[in-house]
Amino acid sequence: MAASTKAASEIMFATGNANKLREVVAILEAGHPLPFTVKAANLDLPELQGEPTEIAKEKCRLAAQQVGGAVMVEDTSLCFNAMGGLPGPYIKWFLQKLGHDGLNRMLAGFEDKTGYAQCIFAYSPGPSAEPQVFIGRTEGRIVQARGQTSFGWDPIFQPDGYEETYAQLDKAIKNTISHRYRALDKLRDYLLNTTA
Ligand SMILES: O=c1[nH]c(=O)c2ncn([C@@H]3O[C@H](COP(=O)(O)OP(=O)(O)OP(=O)(O)O)[C@@H](O)[C@H]3O)c2[nH]1
Ligand SMILES: [Mg+2]
Repeated sequence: MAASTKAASEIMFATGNANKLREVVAILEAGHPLPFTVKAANLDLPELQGEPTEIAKEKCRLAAQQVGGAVMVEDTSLCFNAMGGLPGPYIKWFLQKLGHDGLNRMLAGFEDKTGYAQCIFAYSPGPSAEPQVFIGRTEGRIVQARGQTSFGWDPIFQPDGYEETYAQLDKAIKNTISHRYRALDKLRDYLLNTTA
């Protein structure tokens, strides 16, 4: 078979979030390789308002233009079922303004404390291509904060099937059940199939 012309040898992962980068590197190192070298690009990209897939795609288009080559980005949502999926992609600002306790209080008037963490990776081979999106979701519930506070809302998200919050779980466990792991797994399959 002729060598693929689609394959880039390197993908830039564009994010301004060091914790995301650490998890992506750990997931890839734990036997989950991509057929590319992944390099970090510390870009703080503007984010559209709207549907999570559109936010991720637009972020990816902007990143591809800035990087001028193959790029991946991800956008993460924390969604409360009682609130129709909000705060969703706006969780960063809700967390910043309200903190863990405030996020719990948002659900005080609702019986239903369930929710899900969602990660959408968007990948583009270059500035002129339409980004592809890969969605990973982990179901769980919103609880009072427990565990280390080094990463965002990890202390208030307890995944289904576990007694611990994301923040209490060993990183190696989080990285096999997380929204991020599940989305990255789909991106990996796509890249393996399109560049083989
Ligand atoms: O406890 C957490 N566990 C996680 O697994 C996780 N993944 C993302 N986040 C936070 O959720 C918001 C998403 O916003 P977000 O996707 O726009 O990220 P960001 O702006 O920080 O980085 P980026 O957009 O440059 O990649 C930001 O506050 C992130 O810190 C997480 N918090
Ligand atoms: Mg962001």
